[in-house]
Amino acid sequence: MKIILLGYGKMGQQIEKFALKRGHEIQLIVDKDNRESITAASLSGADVAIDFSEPAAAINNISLCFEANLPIVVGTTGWYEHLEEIKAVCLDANQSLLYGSNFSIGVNVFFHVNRLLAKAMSPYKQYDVQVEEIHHIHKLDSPSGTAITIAEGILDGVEGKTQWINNLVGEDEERIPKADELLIESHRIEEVPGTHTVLYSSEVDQIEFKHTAHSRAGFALGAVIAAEWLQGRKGFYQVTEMFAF
Ligand SMILES: NC(=O)C1=CN([C@@H]2O[C@H](COP(=O)(O)OP(=O)(O)OC[C@H]3O[C@@H](n4cnc5c(N)ncnc54)[C@H](OP(=O)(O)O)[C@@H]3O)[C@@H](O)[C@H]2O)C=CC1
Ligand SMILES: O=C(O)C1=N[C@H](C(=O)O)C[C@H](O)C1
Repeated sequence: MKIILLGYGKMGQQIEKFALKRGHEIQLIVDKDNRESITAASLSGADVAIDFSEPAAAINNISLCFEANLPIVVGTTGWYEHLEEIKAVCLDANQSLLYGSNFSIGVNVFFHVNRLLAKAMSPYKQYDVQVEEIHHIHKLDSPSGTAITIAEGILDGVEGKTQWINNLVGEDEERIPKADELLIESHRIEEVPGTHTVLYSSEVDQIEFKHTAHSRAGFALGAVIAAEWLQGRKGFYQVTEMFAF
């Protein structure tokens, strides 16, 4: 594949490595400094764009790819309030987009088991449930996209929880969740690549379900595999659709 890399930070650089290892070619690298280099001519002949940029940049990058009829994989998080709008444009214009809050295999298995666990725990009202996420101090969005996906799985499975709220520890004034609210506690610590924990706590015990990323390699490889998977497909996809659970 000929790949357009949108964003060349921590993730973009890792994706380039895995893409080259898997025999692909990088046609163009776009960063904040050369945003204007995305033109019909520079995108022409490419097979796919992979966006790991910034929440504020992702929407415009997606629109530019749609205009160029270029399939796009979006790993950037923090733009999901525009999801339905983008989905409608994608489907109306017969374009191809795959997005995911987390491309690692381990986290996608975690998403699946999280949904099963939520259903299993739902009848046991003596347990309260909470999500914790820890990321590096450079992260722009909170809670993490992964924590939102986990929270959505819990809200679908645990009767009585209707919405999530976030506390960014050390920055937000601490909010005490109401009975129907699911608390996501976000921590920003040093260079942590990404740790997510679901806790079910009762007076007598606690269940902890945890995923720890040791590096960004799993996310980056997953993004390249997602770009391969999107070839020849039209429509609006989530990364979870790549997995046969
Ligand atoms: N889905 C997943 O599996 C994962 C998702 N992510 C998400 O990916 C995103 C990027 O993460 P990360 O690489 O760590 O962040 P970085 O800050 O390291 O990199 C972001 C890059 O995007 C560049 N950029 C900013 N604006 C634009 C633009 N308009 N067009 C193109 N590039 C632009 C920045 O340029 P400059 O340096 O000049 O500011 C920077 O190089 C985040 O939203 C993060 O949450 C991260 C890991 C895994
Ligand atoms: O910004 C990051 O670093 C990460 N972002 C994604 C998220 O918001 O969930 C995925 C991963 O946890 C790393």
